[in-house]
Amino acid sequence: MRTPIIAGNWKMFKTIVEAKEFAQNAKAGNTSTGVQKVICAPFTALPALSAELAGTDIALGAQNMHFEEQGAFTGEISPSMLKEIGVSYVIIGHSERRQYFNETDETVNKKVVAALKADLVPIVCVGESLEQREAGETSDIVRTQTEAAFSGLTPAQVAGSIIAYEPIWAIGTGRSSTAEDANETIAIIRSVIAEKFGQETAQQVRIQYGGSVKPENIASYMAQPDIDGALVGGASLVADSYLQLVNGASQR
Ligand SMILES: O=C(CO)COP(=O)(O)O
Repeated sequence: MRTPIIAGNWKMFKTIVEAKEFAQNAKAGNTSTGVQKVICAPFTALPALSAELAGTDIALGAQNMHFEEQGAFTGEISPSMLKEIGVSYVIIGHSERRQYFNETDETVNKKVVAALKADLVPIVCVGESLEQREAGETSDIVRTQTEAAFSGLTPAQVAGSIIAYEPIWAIGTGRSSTAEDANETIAIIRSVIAEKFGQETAQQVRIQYGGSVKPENIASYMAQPDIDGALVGGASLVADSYLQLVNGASQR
């Protein structure tokens, strides 16, 4: 049985003061068990969150990193720099990075390799645009992105990774995918993993849905057989809302 995972992606929200306030509220209300909890915060808030959340079961994630260990890469952060401040997960290939920051399937693959090497769990994002969906290209797009992201990895490395299926048209729009449609595409992603890395790996790897997930709709996603959790933007910014999402996932 795959443990559900609810990851918050704060994007470019929250100062250190705001992050600390979230952590204090989250600690006070955090009672659910059986769900992996992750908050992916801006780099600047990570050390303070690491201190606030020490000793809790809420883990920390970053939203990006460079694939090199060090070097002349102005403005970048390396995997070991994240490890040093208590980060254990890293989002890789979010559609906003693919769209605005030139992230490609090739750099995604390099980053996944580097994350695993540094003992960080990659949360690899895949998903189609509205145009691609309407052209009937969804399964081709997620297949290409999934194959590229995990190219050259071992089945064990893939099994230990997380995939987030985030249809771009559902991100921040309030227009969520139906649970059935999300499950269908996630099942396709799982079948791509099975083809490339074997059935056992495909049954182990956790695949989240992301895109306008809210406390009101989390249960419908979690009721689907192939959906193992959610990567949540807006609804993860308030501690109470994040904890409601976790509660929704724990009732699976
Ligand atoms: O991009 C997302 C998470 O990575 C989804 O964002 P929203 O939950 O705000 O739609």
